[in-house]
Amino acid sequence: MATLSEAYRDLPLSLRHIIPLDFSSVGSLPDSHAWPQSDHFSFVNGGSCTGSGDGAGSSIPVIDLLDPNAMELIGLACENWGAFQLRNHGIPLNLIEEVELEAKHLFALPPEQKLKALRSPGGATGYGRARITPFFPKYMWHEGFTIVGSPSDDAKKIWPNDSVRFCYLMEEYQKQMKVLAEQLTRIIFKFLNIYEEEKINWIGSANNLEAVQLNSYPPCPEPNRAMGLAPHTDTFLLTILHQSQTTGLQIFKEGSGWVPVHPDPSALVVNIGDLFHIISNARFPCVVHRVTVNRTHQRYSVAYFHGPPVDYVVSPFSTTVLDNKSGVRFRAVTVKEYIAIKARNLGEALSLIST
Ligand SMILES: C=C1C[C@]23C[C@@]1(O)CC[C@H]2[C@@]12CCC[C@@](C)(C(=O)O1)[C@H]2[C@@H]3C(=O)O
Ligand SMILES: O=C(O)CCC(=O)C(=O)O
Ligand SMILES: [Fe+2]
Repeated sequence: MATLSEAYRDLPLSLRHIIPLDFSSVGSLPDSHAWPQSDHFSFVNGGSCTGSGDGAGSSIPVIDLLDPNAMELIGLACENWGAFQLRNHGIPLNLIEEVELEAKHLFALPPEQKLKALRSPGGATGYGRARITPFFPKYMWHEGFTIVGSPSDDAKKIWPNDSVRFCYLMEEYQKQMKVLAEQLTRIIFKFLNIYEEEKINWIGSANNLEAVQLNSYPPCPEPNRAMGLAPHTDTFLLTILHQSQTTGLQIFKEGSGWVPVHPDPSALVVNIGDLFHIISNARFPCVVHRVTVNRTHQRYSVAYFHGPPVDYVVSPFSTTVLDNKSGVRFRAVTVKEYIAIKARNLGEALSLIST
């Protein structure tokens, strides 16, 4: 069974696209990080998803997982927004807080210590810039730490004698998030009337694709000219995100523009990734989102990505095709193949597998 790390091995990045800025040593915004004032959005999806407005007055639905109508509410949120905030999700709030604290400790370290765990050019894990970096003309005001399975190898490079707690918490977080992601996947499949055994038997498999991304957005001297995380869609099936109390996440909605996702300490943000967009035959939108930064507060987030095993073949399910008058919208691809297409083409990936 191929792994996520193997999927990225043939797609090496250059070191300048991996090594983050030393944010502690800059007093003003370097030109390398100063974004053009307009057109932030046109860098993705070939500029085809345009829109206006600042999303004032609208916000993604907040859903209680214990609500008797949770399936219907989640399904409708996926259709209308591709995202929602989830309350009563079952993940202990103290675990979330502890994971956020570990992220804060990690990113507060001096650069030379974080760089010991720098992601390698063909690697999937460790410290570095976001993978999407090479697709944009400017660098993002962001640093990340990616975990796939046990973070032990990377954590030991940073804390040779003191990585046990970090590893325990990250592994526990992944375990609990996997259960929630699988529960949400079953709920959404049910909403889409997908019951065929061979289509759903991967749910719960030990080989499912999963990763945790710790994100940090330091305070920025010129926030209006900088970009925390550039507009992108997440690649896998579902992303479950914890955001700290500092605002910044925005979702693009046709007709409304950029809609802020307000931090809610009791909720997790769930968003549809490209693979669910494909499986739903585009009934669920692929959610373009970005992160803005601010002058005074450091933002942290913890994203958990979940999807089928990398060898799994993804295609629009028959029930979703019947619901859609335009027929089958995407050809079948393995998850590994889609990851490679996305890594080479970013926002064009979906149109490259369109029928
Ligand atoms: C599992 C993964 C999804 C991700 C690529 C990665 O291998 C680990 C980091 C993830 C992340 C986080 C920031 C935004 C994003 C687009 C990126 O550049 O790295 C996502 C990737 C993704 O969804 O493709
Ligand atoms: O920091 C955030 O709110 C968003 C992070 C994100 O989009 C990602 O990790 O893919
Ligand atoms: Fe994302």
